[in-house]
Amino acid sequence: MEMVSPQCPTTVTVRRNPPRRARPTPSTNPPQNQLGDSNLNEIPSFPIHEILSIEVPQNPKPDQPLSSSGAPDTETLKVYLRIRPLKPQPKQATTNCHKSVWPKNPAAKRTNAGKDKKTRTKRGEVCISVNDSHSVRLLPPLAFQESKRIKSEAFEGFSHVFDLDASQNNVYEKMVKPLVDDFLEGKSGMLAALGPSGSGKTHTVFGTPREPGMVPLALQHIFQKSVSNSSRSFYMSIFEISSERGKVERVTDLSPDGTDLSIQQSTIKGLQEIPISDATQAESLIARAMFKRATAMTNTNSQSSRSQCIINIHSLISELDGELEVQPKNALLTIVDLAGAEREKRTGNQGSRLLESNFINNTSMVFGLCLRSLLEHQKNPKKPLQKHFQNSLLTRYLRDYMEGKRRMTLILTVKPGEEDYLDTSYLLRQASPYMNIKFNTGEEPSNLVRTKRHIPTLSTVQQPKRMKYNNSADSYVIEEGEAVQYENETLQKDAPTVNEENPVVTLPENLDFVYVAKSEMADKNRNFEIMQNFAKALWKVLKQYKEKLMVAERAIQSLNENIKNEKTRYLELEKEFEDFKTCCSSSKQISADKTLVETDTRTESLWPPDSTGPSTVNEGHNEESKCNNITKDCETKQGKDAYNEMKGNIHSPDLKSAECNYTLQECEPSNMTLRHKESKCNDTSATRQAKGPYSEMKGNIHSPNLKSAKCNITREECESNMGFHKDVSSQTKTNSDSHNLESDCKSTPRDRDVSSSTQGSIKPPLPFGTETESTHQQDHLEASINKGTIKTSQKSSNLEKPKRRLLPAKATLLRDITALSIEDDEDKPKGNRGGKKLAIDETKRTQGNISLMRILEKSRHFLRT
Ligand SMILES: Nc1ncnc2c1ncn2[C@@H]1O[C@H](COP(=O)(O)OP(=O)(O)OP(=O)(O)O)[C@@H](O)[C@H]1O
Repeated sequence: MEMVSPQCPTTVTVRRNPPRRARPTPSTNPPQNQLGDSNLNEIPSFPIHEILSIEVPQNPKPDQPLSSSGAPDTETLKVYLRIRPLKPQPKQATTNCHKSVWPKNPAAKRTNAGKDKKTRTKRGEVCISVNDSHSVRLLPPLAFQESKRIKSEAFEGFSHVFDLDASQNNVYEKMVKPLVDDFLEGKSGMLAALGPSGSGKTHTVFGTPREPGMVPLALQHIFQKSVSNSSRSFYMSIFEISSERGKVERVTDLSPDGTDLSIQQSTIKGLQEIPISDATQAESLIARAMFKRATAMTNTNSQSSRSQCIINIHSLISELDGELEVQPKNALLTIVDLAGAEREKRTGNQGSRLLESNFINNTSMVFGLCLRSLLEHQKNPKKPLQKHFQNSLLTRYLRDYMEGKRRMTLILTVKPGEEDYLDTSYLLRQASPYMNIKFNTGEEPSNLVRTKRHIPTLSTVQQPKRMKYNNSADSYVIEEGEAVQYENETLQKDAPTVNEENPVVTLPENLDFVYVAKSEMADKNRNFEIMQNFAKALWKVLKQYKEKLMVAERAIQSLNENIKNEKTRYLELEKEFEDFKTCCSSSKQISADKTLVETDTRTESLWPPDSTGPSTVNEGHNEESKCNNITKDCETKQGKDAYNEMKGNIHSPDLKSAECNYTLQECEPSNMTLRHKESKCNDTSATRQAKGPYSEMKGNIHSPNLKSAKCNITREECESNMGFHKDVSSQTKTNSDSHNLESDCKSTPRDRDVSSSTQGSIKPPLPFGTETESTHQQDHLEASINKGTIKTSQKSSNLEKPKRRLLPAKATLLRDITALSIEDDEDKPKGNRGGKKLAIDETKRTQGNISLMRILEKSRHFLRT
């Protein structure tokens, strides 16, 4: 009977079944504890990006030196500033180029200059002042300040600022000496003098016999330090680049036997390198060269240079020690005296001088453009390095310097006069940013400086091809017989030739093949490094894969072992279950046989008409308690439902456990009694006690991890309880009295519940004591009313069926009766006058209940009498 709940006025929809989520399939998500190693992570994908992200040094150009660490050494360009001393302005410009502008007495000149400086400074006629050794301030003339609103500017960051009073030696010590020292150590460098015409470039570079310039001082320094070094030899070459009528550039060798030269790419053909053995010889050569150099008198300089003059001092190792040891490096020191930029207004040049002036200005501009482009390229590599060097012979020759591949030093010379403000300002604004240019200072390029190696040539048979890698970027050596031979041949071929009769060294005309060999080698080295990095990364990945594979194999092994164990357990459980099933079915068979023999028709009539199924089973001694229990249940609708459900379970064909459950249910009451008697169970609730073993067994049957021992115990318990049940039944039959059991029930409420349950199950001794049936029933009812066991019996019947069911009216009535104490009720004074508060249940009594209880009480007295 189902109870229809009244419809709620406001409909509330409750979703009972939440949306299900798909479970991960076992194959893709194995349990972690099953794995031997929990560190098994997902195997990463092939790290191709990691491999590709390995930085491989760019293919170095053959002439791009690298440091020992593999990265190119860089150094910022050093820019020095020298302020020429003031001198009295010439009264008038002269075209006499032979007129000496030098004062006869230099001391007097300096004195005059100092006086002049002071006086002109007072008058504000100087355009530059020295702030400190690294910065200057440019002071515009008053006319400029007023008309053009030009303010003073500060220029700083110079390597050193040489004041008006700085001597040649001071300049040399601070500026050139470091260069020369590096040169002697094998580092090449260049010093270039820039400045407007008449600012003292030539004076600084060459000087005078009394005030030797940087070149003579450098030569003196070189030979002072190189006397003991017999293996080193020095060569000097000097040439100029001028213009022929302002149109065609011309290269002239300024050596004594020098002629016109031609230039291809960056190489000058036919340039003589004169071996120099001492400073005097070198100075003599320079003097002769200066005599040949084109000069002219202009308004700004009586001996104005009309060409770009280049001096090369070449250091070569003349003797080889013969082994693999690399000899002290050759070096090249280049000093350039540029022709000063001229402004037409000031020089007043005309005709051929004007053409020369254009050429000079153009060369100066290209030189400046090259350096500016290099600076911008270094600041922003996206900006291409413009090939301005192609626009003049000078910059073509100095291409390596213009592209930042070699070290360079600049000396800016300026004039401090007020009238020189524009020239000075232009030069400082143009050239001061050059100090941010960076140059490589590593190994020298191979076109000018060659490192000779004496490596014995081996045939390819003796020396198979192999590559040897060392850490230093420069030490990639292709140990290949042919290659080494080629390199030796190349170096020998490339070596400068010295004619014994005429000690003039002629440089090889074309060094391109050296570039080619170096380029190929660099390509091979880069490829080798790429492959090496790739192999390293690949090896690392394979290693990781191997480790993970081993972990996975271990996990698979452990899983296989677990599967084996589970299979064994399953087989054992199945076997035990079969035994158990056989045992139960045999006991049923015995009971059924007994039932057939001892069937009593009168007993059958006691059963409700619809409970024909289990009636045959209930006849047996072993089934008495169950049958009685079912009989009890059948008296109520609830009991009928439980019985039907049990019946359904018994006849369920697909569940093996159903039979076992049924058997367990059969065993349950006796089992409970046994436990009660042995006082083994500690549960506070009889329901729990009665339900526990059943649920445990039921769960164990369905669990794959069921322990056979438990099942055995349960079976033994069942069997023993069946025996005990027989005893109890017989005891009940003989005594036909439930007081023994009631006494058991008195021990604890829990026990009372259990015993009442048992009592209910023992009630069916009716078939064995039919003559006292009504008496037994009445006594039992009486006992139940007195002890309140009817309620507990009801509970006990509910224990077997935990579902909530609607209790019949009779059961409700009995419960109410049980809850009441009739005797107390009668003894109790009516009302609340006795000062004793009524129980809550008492207040709920209805008049009908009270009447009914009184009737029942009367009937009880009647029965007793
Ligand atoms: N520091 C100095 N001390 C004394 N005299 C100097 C100094 N600098 C330059 N002079 C003198 O100034 C004059 C011009 O010098 P110099 O010829 O060296 O200029 P320049 O820059 O080479 O000119 P140009 O570019 O036209 O050749 C020379 O007579 C030189 O003696």
